[in-house]
Amino acid sequence: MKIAVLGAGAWGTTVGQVMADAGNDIVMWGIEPVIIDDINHNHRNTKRLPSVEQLPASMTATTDRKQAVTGAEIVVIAIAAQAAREALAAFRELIEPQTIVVSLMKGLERSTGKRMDEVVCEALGLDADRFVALSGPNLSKEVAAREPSATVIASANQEAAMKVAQACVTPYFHPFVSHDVIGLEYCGSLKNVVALAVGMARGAGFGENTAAMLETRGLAELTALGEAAGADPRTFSGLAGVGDLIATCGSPLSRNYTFGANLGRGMNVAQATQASNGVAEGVPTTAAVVALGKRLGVETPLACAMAKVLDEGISCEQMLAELFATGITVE
Ligand SMILES: NC(=O)C1=CN([C@@H]2O[C@H](COP(=O)(O)OP(=O)(O)OC[C@H]3O[C@@H](n4cnc5c(N)ncnc54)[C@H](OP(=O)(O)O)[C@@H]3O)[C@@H](O)[C@H]2O)C=CC1
Ligand SMILES: O=C(CO)COP(=O)(O)O
Repeated sequence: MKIAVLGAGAWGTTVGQVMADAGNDIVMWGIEPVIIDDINHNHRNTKRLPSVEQLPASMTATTDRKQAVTGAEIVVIAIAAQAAREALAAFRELIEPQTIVVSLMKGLERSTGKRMDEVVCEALGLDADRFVALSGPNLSKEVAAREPSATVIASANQEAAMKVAQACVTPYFHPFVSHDVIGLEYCGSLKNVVALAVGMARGAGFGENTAAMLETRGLAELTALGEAAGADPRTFSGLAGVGDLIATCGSPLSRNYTFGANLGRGMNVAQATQASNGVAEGVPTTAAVVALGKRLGVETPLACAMAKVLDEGISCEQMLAELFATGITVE
């Protein structure tokens, strides 16, 4: 079947390759003609996914929105989260009524605090039963190298989730399906904030104990927030929760981890942004998590500490001290 991927970044291109390997015809859409030409003429995305030397022949690309989505049974969205609402508005009248829309994005909209399922459905005028979220421990470079990986595909509509799962199952990429869209969205977005903190601790020279402390306290924080927002707590101990936390907080392939590591090594936010090879979604999402915690009455010490790093430039030691500012509590 024809599948359109909106956003020819590292992850959109990688998922395009997965779905091409699963037997589909992929049309990538992007705004940068240089990237589109590279995919069409060289079967490469040298700018965003340089590690892949040859993309499948069944992947083509266009800057033409209508051409991209016309006749597509599935439209996949892999645009930087803060740009999604505006970018999708131009597709509202173009996506056909039976098309299933899949979000790969892991972030909260900073200006509204909304999840990507909310942003996508609002921007496209989509009913929830046509929306599917895909999230898991999926560092793009490893998936692009066809290393074994698994992911979670969630929708209120299990038929839609199964259709997307079938469209991306390959010998190296294994999808699981779930009902819990809210849980999946919070897992993917909130683990990026934790990865910033773990990266920062690593960059400052701290070892396994500090990383484990941040990961487990981060998991407790994102589970409490997700539960308060209506997610299934089991999602947080699965692939999209603990699984993605392990992958993202443990790898320099993660842009969020690397952004944090650069802060820990002494860069300021502007320098770390300049050095980042792609979007570090945790940066704008941190403020949204702090606001969400206040709204839901859930304490978010880790997100609050990271917000002080990003807004006030506090050091790693100060960030760690902030976590324990309330004194000794029950775990
Ligand atoms: N990389 C990974 O390992 C994974 C990433 N994700 C998530 O997927 C999403 C995309 O990430 P990824 O592809 O890696 O990021 P990249 O930084 O590589 O790409 C971001 C994409 O967003 C596009 N974009 C940005 N602003 C606009 C705009 N105003 N209009 C249209 N397109 C725009 C960029 O276009 P351009 O290239 O022209 O600038 C680019 O295609 C993120 O939410 C990320 O958290 C999820 C799992 C794994
Ligand atoms: O979500 C990811 C891995 O699952 C990728 O993380 P980064 O966006 O930090 O690179």
